[in-house]
Amino acid sequence: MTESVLQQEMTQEQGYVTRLYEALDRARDRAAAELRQVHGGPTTGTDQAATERDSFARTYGARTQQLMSVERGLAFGRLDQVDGDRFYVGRLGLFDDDHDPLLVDWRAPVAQPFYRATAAHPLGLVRRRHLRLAGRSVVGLDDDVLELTALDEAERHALVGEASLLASLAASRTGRMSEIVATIQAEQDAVIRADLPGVLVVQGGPGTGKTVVALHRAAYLLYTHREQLARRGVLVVGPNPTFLRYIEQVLPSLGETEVVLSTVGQLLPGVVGGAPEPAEASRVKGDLRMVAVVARAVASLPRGRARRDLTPEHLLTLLWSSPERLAAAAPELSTAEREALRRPAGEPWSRADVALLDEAAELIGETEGARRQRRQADAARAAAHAEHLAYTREVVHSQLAADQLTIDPLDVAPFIELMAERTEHREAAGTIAERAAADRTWQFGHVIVDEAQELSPMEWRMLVRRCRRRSMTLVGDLAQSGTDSGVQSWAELLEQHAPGRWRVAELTVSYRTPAEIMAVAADVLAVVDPAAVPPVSARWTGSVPWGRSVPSEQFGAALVAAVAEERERTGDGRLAVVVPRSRRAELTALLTAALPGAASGTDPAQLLDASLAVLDVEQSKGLEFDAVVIADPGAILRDSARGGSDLYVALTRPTQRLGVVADGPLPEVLHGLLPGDGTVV
Ligand SMILES: Nc1ncnc2c1ncn2[C@@H]1O[C@H](COP(=O)(O)OP(=O)(O)OP(=O)(O)O)[C@@H](O)[C@H]1O
Repeated sequence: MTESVLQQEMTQEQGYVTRLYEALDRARDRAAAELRQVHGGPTTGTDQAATERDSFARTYGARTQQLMSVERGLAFGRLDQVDGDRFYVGRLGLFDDDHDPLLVDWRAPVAQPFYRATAAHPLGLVRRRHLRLAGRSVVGLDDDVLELTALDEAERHALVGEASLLASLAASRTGRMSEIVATIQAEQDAVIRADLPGVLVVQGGPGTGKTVVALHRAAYLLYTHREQLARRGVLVVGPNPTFLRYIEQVLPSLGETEVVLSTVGQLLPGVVGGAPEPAEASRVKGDLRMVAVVARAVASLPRGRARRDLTPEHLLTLLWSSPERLAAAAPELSTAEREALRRPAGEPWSRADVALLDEAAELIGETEGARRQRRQADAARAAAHAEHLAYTREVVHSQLAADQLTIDPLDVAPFIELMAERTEHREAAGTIAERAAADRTWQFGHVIVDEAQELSPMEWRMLVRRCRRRSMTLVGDLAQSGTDSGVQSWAELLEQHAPGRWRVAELTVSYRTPAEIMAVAADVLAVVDPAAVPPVSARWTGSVPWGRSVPSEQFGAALVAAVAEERERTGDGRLAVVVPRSRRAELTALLTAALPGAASGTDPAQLLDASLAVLDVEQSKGLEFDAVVIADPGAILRDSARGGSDLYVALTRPTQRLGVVADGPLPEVLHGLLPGDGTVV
């Protein structure tokens, strides 16, 4: 395109985009007026009227929230079809006053060619245009002309929308995941729009977009199968609370609120399972042999009323604190395994306990936590009812005194009861997400599991109980598994839980990890799993990953100096220091004392918002940073039987720069690192 043609096109697109924002403003005004009308409506009336009012208020409230969240980058594409029709694609659908479409929602079938069309398969398009907006102004255009036959084989398979994609990949990280609706790639689009029924496994290396694709799939499914899913909700399970915080804003910005985000440790209402415990204890608790152990422990409970008063928590406390009971219930475990489970009564629950509590709850009924929650809800309801009854009594008596009402004195009490019942404002049922999160037996319409390779066999039992239809999307990477009790093979897992009803899709391009860093990570992957193929990086940065070997006595000082240097280079970006679990306390104390403003600990917001964060590998799962320094890789390798996988995870967190400071010689597997400081060569 010549300069003047480009200018002309930009002016024309600006005219259209201005119309779109005007339509958006009108839609916002309408939704706000409707919400005001609902809130300003009558506050008394029948039960049904009150319930209807609540549900309208929720609907208009959600609509207003959705309309507010699409301000940035409202439209990002234009499709010119062979038949002459033209559509604009954006974050939501908009119509003009004659109900003709002005903007097509990215999830609508007609928008699909925006993500899938290639020169080899133009899907009815002559041209795909990418629009770049800053605020409400058009600042750039990229055209893919799809009718050209002159492209060679390699070009035909090139990434779509490359210019927009690369611009978004090079951007500095904010500490929160962002949506990718404008730059979804063809292999990702196939996953996002895959059919609803059955189990879809999405296997892909680090940075291939598994998480972001899974979240877009949730939004797509709720849009496409709204009837079916809005009533039951979608459950998204992530590896840890920091991760949930990292992704939580993606869904509201996609306009979806019927989604429950949870870690595995939070899946059982009323129980918080997050206390640390030795890896061996988690391994044994996650083993399928525990099904029989829990069943035996339940069978040994006394019959009758006493049995009903024992809760799953009580059962597990007894098992862990009494070697005799455990020996009787778990003859299949070795003495050493039983020893690993021993724990004094009253300790907080670990993540692995939660699946066992759920197993027990399945056999003997709800947990103490759930009972407590129900008792509190019952008490609150009873108090509200008593207050309402007293108020009704006052109203009826004052009307009787003023002769506004005539009733036989014997009928007054029943009349008050009746009036109270009729006028009581029924507690709004709560959103689907709130109701689902509070109910152990809730059946979700669809379940999405991120880092799915980390779940133990007992945890899979707990999860599939929440989705008997087996409509699930599991995203994961077996090579990143940090535990031996996780998934060893997707086929083995799914033949057990969804025989004949599962399929695998692969993501092959890494959008996070630059090629220079992926080359180093690939050496580690070759040791972890010689058969695995590393993902292909979407870009180079020109920055070389560096490694320093430091004698033990100078390690602390050298680490602090290296992190301080990297902090300088990272500027306004975000830097993480990944430390071995076994040295977490020591190195965190060292770094936070030497480097003011360094965040550490378990508070997700603090870790994500800081420009410098110190975390262990487990905490860094699923996250990404502009730059990463890995401290003592040798200890990461030695810390667990899956040390190689842990190192692979740590190496693939940065989007720009990587440095490694070894305590002693650099591990052999990191021979691809260069000395120096990563300056562009
Ligand atoms: N099509 C895309 N357009 C723009 N950015 C993308 C695209 N796909 C992925 N990304 C970005 O790449 C990064 C990695 O994505 P994501 O975290 O989903 O990968 P992952 O496969 O879950 O990685 P890991 O296995 O390491 O957790 C994110 O910043 C994401 O926004």
